[in-house]
Amino acid sequence: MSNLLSAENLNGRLLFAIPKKGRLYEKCLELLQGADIQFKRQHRLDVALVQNLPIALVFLPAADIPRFVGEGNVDLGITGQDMVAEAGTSVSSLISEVLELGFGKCKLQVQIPDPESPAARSASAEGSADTNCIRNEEDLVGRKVATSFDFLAGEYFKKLDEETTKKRLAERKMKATDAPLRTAIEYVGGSVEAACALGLADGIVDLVESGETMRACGLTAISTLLSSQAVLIKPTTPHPRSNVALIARITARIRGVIAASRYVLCTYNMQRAGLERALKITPGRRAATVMPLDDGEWSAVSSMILRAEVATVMDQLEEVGASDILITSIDNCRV
Ligand SMILES: Nc1ncnc2c1ncn2[C@@H]1O[C@H](COP(=O)(O)OP(=O)(O)OP(=O)(O)O)[C@@H](O)[C@H]1O
Ligand SMILES: O=P(O)(O)OC[C@H]1O[C@H](OP(=O)(O)OP(=O)(O)O)[C@H](O)[C@@H]1O
Repeated sequence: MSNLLSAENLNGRLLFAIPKKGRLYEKCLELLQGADIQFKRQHRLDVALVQNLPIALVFLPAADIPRFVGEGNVDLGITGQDMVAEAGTSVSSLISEVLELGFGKCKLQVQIPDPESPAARSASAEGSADTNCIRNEEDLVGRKVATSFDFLAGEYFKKLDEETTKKRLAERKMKATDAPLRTAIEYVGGSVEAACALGLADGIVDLVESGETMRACGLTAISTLLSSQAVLIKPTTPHPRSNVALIARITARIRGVIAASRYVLCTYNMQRAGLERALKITPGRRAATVMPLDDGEWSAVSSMILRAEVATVMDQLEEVGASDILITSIDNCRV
């Protein structure tokens, strides 16, 4: 069977859009593996036929996935919530968010040259730069902002421009005859963080996760437009071609993989007298499993707990007298 993108090959297959590169790509591959979606991606081909399910994976730029899903060209997709928002309401209103995936977490933030950075301080001491004039968002109004998120940044600064114009009119810092303030949004396709240093813009709107890129470029964040993570999305109205049962099956598998990565299994022994207190610490997702031990005095408890809370939960269990506390990773689950 040829793996080429042809209607014949795709016929009857659920089309699932995956980011073709970038920050989300590796995590998506792990997710597909965990959900036992088996495929081989051929060199330079952006479509891969799944070997064990009637699915075709379509590798697309993360930014294009909302439109493909919203317009029903594909049945499911993974992208960032930021990309869905950036696609605008005409697209996002056609999309249902099925599941937050817990990776690709970042914030879209307004950033300016850090007035406290050594470079800015020495420049301002020499009186050679005006970066020290920008300390908050209002200072950016009427200036240039570079971003790859020109829709979201445009909306954000449009509102800020209007508010600032009104404020300055009220404070008589502007005359009624003056043109309303307008911040110029400059679209750049990548390396946005270099824009200020290159003199292209006075501030930027870009994604921040650890903040390393921002700090390395002498920038600081002054406000947040949105918080984002990767999401599984589908068209709000399924395409007539869509295999709704398969969409539900894939969703359940992915939900299981995500839950397995977020939770671990905590087991311990507890004397009956202290059981109530221990179960308050590990209530489980629905309820903990409690099994009496042969000695009539102790019970064995097992319960799913959040991986991020393991240390705290173990401390608390020890404090109430639990013993033999074991933490076991979960490979996969259905919850
Ligand atoms: N630093 C980050 N940490 C976590 N998630 C991020 C980060 N940067 C981006 N993302 C998420 O990944 C998505 C894709 O971003 P990425 O920068 O990888 O895009 P790309 O344009 O497809 O790839 P590239 O930058 O390689 O061209 C973003 O929309 C966002 O949801
Ligand atoms: O806060 P941090 O952890 O440093 O992450 C932020 C960086 O990550 C993203 O870019 P990416 O590295 O994906 O590449 P890009 O600049 O080519 O988009 C984003 O555009 C920032 O540059």
